[in-house]
Amino acid sequence: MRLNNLVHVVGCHAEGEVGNVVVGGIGDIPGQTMFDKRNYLEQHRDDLRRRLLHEPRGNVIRSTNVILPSNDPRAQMGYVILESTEYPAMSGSNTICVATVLLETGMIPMQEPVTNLTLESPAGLIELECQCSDGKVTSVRFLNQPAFVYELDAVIDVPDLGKVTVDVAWGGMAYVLVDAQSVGIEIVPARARDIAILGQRIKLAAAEQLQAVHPVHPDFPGITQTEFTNPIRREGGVLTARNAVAVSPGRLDRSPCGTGTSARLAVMHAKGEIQKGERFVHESIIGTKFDSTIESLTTVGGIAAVVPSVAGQAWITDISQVGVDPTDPFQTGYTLADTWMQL
Ligand SMILES: O=C(O)[C@H]1NCC[C@@H]1O
Repeated sequence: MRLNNLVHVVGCHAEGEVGNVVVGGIGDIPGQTMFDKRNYLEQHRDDLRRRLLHEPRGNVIRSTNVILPSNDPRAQMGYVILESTEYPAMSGSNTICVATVLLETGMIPMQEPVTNLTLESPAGLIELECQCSDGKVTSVRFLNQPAFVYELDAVIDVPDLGKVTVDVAWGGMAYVLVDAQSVGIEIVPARARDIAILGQRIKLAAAEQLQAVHPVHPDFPGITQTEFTNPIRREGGVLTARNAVAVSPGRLDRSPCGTGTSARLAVMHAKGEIQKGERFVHESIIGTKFDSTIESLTTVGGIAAVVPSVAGQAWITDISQVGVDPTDPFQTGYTLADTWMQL
């Protein structure tokens, strides 16, 4: 056996969404902040992302996080998020996986019943409250960077669909939010493929027709996610709703989506549908849940924003070492349009 570029990976999922965690084998990545390191990986080491996420070592239904030491004395650790087609500034399900792996593998000591962490994501510092019992992390609540609205009730033209009314919001990634019923979508597992395809089409139209430039970090990516929303209902008095997020290049988030939940909280607050401190339970297409709230109100570059917290649970699935045989023709993998959608 000959394996180069060996990295050590802890497999993990948060509420069904795979967010593997690279815990060793990378060495240092240049950059002062995690956003600098993200940029370095994107510009100079994208081979790593492709090797881990593309076939035959990966697949489209996963993200991978690289754990790196942070230069910020307030953070115990940092991480860069690698997704199928991008390096997002932030990700909820991935953050929950990272915290769970750091604590359950002992990279950071676990304190029961609660371990408080500060991690540096590419979007900035993220504070986390992890409930822990018998060596297991039973819940991770993260305080996201502020979420805010770019557009409310904007109308876009989607080829072969016509005019669609959408909202656009930032929750750590930029979202176009669409009422699922308004485009004939029922958020049920049997429709997952249709939802993913329509999600891609709406996302491409929105990214072309609407501006979504972060007011403080114009280098953060623009619209890359479509969130289909179901109406908000009250369950046991708690605001609750189902959603489905189409992640690029065109597949559904299995979790309720942490950045999508944050974006939705910003939209709900702007529309007067939720107040600061109220709970909001967000459900995924497979029925898993994130518990969220608006912790405080703020502004980002002069725009009204909410500071969301989102909680969920992750489970480790496997531990592996991934490398590449020097004679392997697929050193950095490949993609095929049967699962890696190309519209
Ligand atoms: O929870 C989230 O924010 C995400 N899940 C996969 C895609 C998004 O990054």
